Amino acid sequence: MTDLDDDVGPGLGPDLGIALDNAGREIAGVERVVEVRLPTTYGEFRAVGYLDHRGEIEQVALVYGEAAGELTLTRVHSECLTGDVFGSTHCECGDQLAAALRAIVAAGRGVLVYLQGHEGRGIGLLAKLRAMKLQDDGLDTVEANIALGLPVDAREYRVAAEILRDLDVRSVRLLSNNPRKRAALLRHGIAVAEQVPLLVAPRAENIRYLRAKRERLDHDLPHLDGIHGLF
Ligand SMILES: Nc1nc2c(ncn2[C@@H]2O[C@H](COP(=O)(O)OP(=O)(O)OP(=O)(O)O)[C@@H](O)[C@H]2O)c(=O)[nH]1
Repeated sequence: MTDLDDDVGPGLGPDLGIALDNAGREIAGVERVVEVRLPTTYGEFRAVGYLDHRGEIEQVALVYGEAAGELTLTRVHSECLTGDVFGSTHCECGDQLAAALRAIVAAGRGVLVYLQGHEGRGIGLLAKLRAMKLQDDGLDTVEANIALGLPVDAREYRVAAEILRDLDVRSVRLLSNNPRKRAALLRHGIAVAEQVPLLVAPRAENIRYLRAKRERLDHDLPHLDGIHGLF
């Protein structure tokens, strides 16, 4: 991985913070609030709901089979309303969410942590929509955030690490193409035994976006090789 901070501007990898109260004590992390059976079209998961006391944000993890233990197949998925819910093909988020849930069910055990607050790589929904508009005008996904005066990637992964620890996940096989996600989880004390590619078929509408992620953000997307002529 190259250091892209100079390349893409400030805000990449802000994932260093430990929240302290006024007395300088570390603020307590996540609290497990509820667990419920969650039948889905992929299989039957357990939804485990958390309250993140630092941000007062509600979070949820989907658990399939036994999460606790070593080498748990794990997806840490950033919220994407347009891709995950509306099925937008601007990005590949929706396809990756489905592929991750299928992979976890096929493996017989695993966890998907769905991170709210990560919308638009952490810049929020409306800013992401503005960034998408700039991409329609020709900027790439990195240039668009910068043009808006926003960080290229404002996500942090502390809460994901705390949820995985609460579930007694001791090491993960991480479903991701993003080397920074792996590094961030390692920084937060999660043993990433393996990074498992989560490659989904590119679409005409997201091939530019995927190329920008590979070229500007170092995502490991080898399946884009050799498809230049197709779109
Ligand atoms: N700022 C911005 N965010 C986007 C855009 N398209 C999708 N996103 C957001 O990008 C986030 C997903 O990040 P990605 O960089 O696609 O993938 P990743 O999670 O880092 O890496 P993987 O683990 O390989 O999926 C989600 O929060 C989406 O809402 C866009 O055009 N601009």
